[in-house]
Amino acid sequence: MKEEEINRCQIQEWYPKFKSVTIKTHIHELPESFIQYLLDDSGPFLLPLSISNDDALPKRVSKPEEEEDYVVSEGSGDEAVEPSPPPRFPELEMMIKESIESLGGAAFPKLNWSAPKDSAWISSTGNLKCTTFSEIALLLKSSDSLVHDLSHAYDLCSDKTASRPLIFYLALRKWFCSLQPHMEFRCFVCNRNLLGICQREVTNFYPVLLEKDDLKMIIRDFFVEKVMENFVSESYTFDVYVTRDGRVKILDFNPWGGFTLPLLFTWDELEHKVKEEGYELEFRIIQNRCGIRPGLKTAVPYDYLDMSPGSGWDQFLRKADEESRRQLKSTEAG
Ligand SMILES: Nc1ncnc2c1ncn2[C@@H]1O[C@H](COP(=O)(O)OP(=O)(O)OP(=O)(O)O)[C@@H](O)[C@H]1O
Repeated sequence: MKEEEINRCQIQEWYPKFKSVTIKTHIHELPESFIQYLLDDSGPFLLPLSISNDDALPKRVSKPEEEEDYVVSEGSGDEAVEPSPPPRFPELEMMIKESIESLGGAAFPKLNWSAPKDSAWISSTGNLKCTTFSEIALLLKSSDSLVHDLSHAYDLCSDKTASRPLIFYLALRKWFCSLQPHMEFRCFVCNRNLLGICQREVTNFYPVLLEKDDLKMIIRDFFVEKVMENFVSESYTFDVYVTRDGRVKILDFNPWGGFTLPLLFTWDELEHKVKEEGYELEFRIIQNRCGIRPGLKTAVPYDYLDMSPGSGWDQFLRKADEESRRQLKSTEAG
């Protein structure tokens, strides 16, 4: 795999060419200080101080030692160490605020290649819908999958020259509230031929897909008309969404092989397929409940999910139950 193939799959690279057939997106260059903030896990988990909280900031006009009531504490010295203040990115925050407003009030964030899918559980909505800079910072900072973009994107390249791109971007995509997971598909292109299409969400069986015979042709025609001539790589994958009225939207491009998941195919079978004479485009979906695949890593802490006896949840629920009975009794008595 070559660096240029990886680079073409960055959203800031492909978006301008496919603007008319994808979700409206605003792309912002990220300051290096913000990247360093994302990478730094040496101290406590700090969210950036928002510009809307500026009034709450203690205003320090002079160095502490210049202030009249400044006292040097005596002791071990440890207690005098001030915790580092939360970082601030006022210009970036302003840009993001304006972008979100012009995208209709909510956005889906991603970096050059990846979205912070693994941190969705931490948001109040349980998904990647963001309406403020703080929500975006929380998702990006909590994500392990973004470490791939930040430090490992070129790890499998035969011509690797760097561990990361010089510049990172934040793509804010208009929040697509009616997106139905069963209408997302991954398409596999090898030597400019569309070899296979499969369901993108493989942790579910969608009986409705068994009746949609036209999807294969709809996506194939879209590939021929809009993608084949416009995406420069010979081999790659792309994800699409098919709307209720049969329009196709590109969600993402990914490199062929490497870190890209082949979902219902295997890379071996796809590579064999291209060598077969007269191979046919294959459309694969999960045919029944037995075909469901295990979920991908979600990075939800185990404690958050574990409700088994002894996990702490049972004690918590028992206490909550006792407390509500106690309250009920005291209301009845009163
Ligand atoms: N604008 C949007 N609004 C709502 N949901 C979205 C939006 N864009 C993408 N999604 C959902 O988020 C999922 C992940 O998006 P995307 O493919 O851009 O992330 P990614 O990190 O590049 O994923 P992968 O690397 O696995 O392809 C999509 O499959 C889709 O379900």
